[in-house]
Amino acid sequence: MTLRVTDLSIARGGLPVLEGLSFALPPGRALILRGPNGVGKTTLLRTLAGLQPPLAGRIEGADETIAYAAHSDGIKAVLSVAENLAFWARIFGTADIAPAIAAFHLSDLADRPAGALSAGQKRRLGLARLLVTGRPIWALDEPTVSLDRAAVGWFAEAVRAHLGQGGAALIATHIDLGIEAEVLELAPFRAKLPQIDADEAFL
Ligand SMILES: Nc1ncnc2c1ncn2[C@@H]1O[C@H](COP(=O)(O)OP(=O)(O)OP(=O)(O)O)[C@@H](O)[C@H]1O
Repeated sequence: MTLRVTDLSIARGGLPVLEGLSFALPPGRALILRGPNGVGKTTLLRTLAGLQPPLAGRIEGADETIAYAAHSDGIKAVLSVAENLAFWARIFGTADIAPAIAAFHLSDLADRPAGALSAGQKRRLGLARLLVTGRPIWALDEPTVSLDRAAVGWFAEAVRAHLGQGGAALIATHIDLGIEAEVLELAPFRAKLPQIDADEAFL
């Protein structure tokens, strides 16, 4: 299913952030979100993931299709790596956690409590979670933060495999992942702040 966004306007903290944004993300494709700090990449991903409503516009193809990986990975600290993945597999109704463990080289860490992982290891677990969701559209916010070079490669490989199986990915990142993808520059869609009349400003 194609994710289709039409004339979308979104806000954060009560202030408009982006407006007039339209794009389509068909199966098998990746879209890289670019733009300066604060432009609204996270806000857009949160909106598509259903965590906040848009101000205006239409989002189609996002109902129960999106797996969102944010800065905080929602990892349960007292559960082991394998137990975390099994937990999410149950939530999403999928069965096999082995491909997720293999893709992010987590087998040596499988029995370790997630709370005792390093930042990069936690991030690998958070990304492995994507595989057990079984959801077709991955919405990823700075997915490579804390990853070493090898892990960035494993991540890029997992995205390529996902696209090859008809999945899609929307990725906010400042680095070049070496994935064939279109780039959506968000700066031109920055919301214009309401103009204050010069006379009013001094009243
Ligand atoms: N929790 C919050 N409450 C209020 N405003 C926020 C909050 N988080 C972000 N903002 C504001 O919303 C706007 C968009 O932020 P957002 O996090 O979406 O940007 P971003 O493009 O993801 O930035 P970055 O590249 O730094 O991650 C910014 O002006 C930011 O200051």
